[in-house]
Amino acid sequence: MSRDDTVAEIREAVAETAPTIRAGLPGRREKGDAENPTGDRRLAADEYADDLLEDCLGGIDGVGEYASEERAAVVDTGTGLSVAVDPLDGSSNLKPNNVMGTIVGVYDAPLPARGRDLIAAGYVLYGPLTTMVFAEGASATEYLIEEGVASELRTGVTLPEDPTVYGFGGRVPDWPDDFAAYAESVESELKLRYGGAMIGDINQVLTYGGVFAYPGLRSAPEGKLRLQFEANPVGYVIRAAGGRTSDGDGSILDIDPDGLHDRTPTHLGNASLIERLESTLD
Ligand SMILES: O=P(O)(O)OC[C@H]1O[C@](O)(COP(=O)(O)O)[C@@H](O)[C@@H]1O
Ligand SMILES: [Mg+2]
Ligand SMILES: [Mg+2]
Repeated sequence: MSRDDTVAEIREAVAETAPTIRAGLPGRREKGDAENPTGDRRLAADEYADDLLEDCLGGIDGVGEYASEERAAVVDTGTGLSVAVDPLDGSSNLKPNNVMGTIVGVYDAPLPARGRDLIAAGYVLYGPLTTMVFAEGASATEYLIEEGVASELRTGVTLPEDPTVYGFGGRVPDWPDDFAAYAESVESELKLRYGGAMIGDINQVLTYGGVFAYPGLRSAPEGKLRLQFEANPVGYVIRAAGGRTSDGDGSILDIDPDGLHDRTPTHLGNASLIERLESTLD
């Protein structure tokens, strides 16, 4: 099977699985005792979505590796592309019934890999509607998912030129002074939209233009978000939509990973706002 055919199968499989993930959420809203590899207490829903995605993505012929935020090691699934997944992004939003997502990165390299090795990436947003944004190369498309079938809503998705929203994670007293100074400059121009699920927040940035960040913190210099499963794939989508990514110094997509569950300071959005971030940070 060609690489493009495998990517198309992955995209279709993610769309097909999304309603099953969504339908399985009631009754799986409580935290269990087990922790995932980065120390978050896992919900039954995290495990449920991970198992479903391992079955459907790992089962595709051209997929050779499956990895997820929820499991310590890479699963060998044959020969071919590597798929890295955040099965449920923002799962702490399940209890208060707020938006969540599923993130998928398709790397043409063994995991852990650089963002530059991604050949496709996308996410599902479980909002009032179930939508998916999927990027391949330099082009991003938004789909509506109904009954497991994706229909195109918008092709050539690009960040609006005149940005209006921002959302920054972490407690304000835990922000380093240079990031706090950046936040102050952004706050005076843009409206705050922060919902506690990266995918919900990033989809607002993609729709209205702006900047999303989970910065390095005083207490956690690498921040919270995971490079393989969150920052790289979502950064790839933002890049395809004409935006930029930064870990504070340079593009997130250029980071050489040390481990599968590495974290990175994450800043994503309109190029002008990311350029300003890099010139404000020490
Ligand atoms: O609760 P906080 O500190 O605002 O963190 C929110 C961030 O954590 C995350 O929920 C982490 O995702 P998971 O639910 O996959 O662990 C991001 O989606 C979001 O940006
Ligand atoms: Mg997440
Ligand atoms: Mg998750």
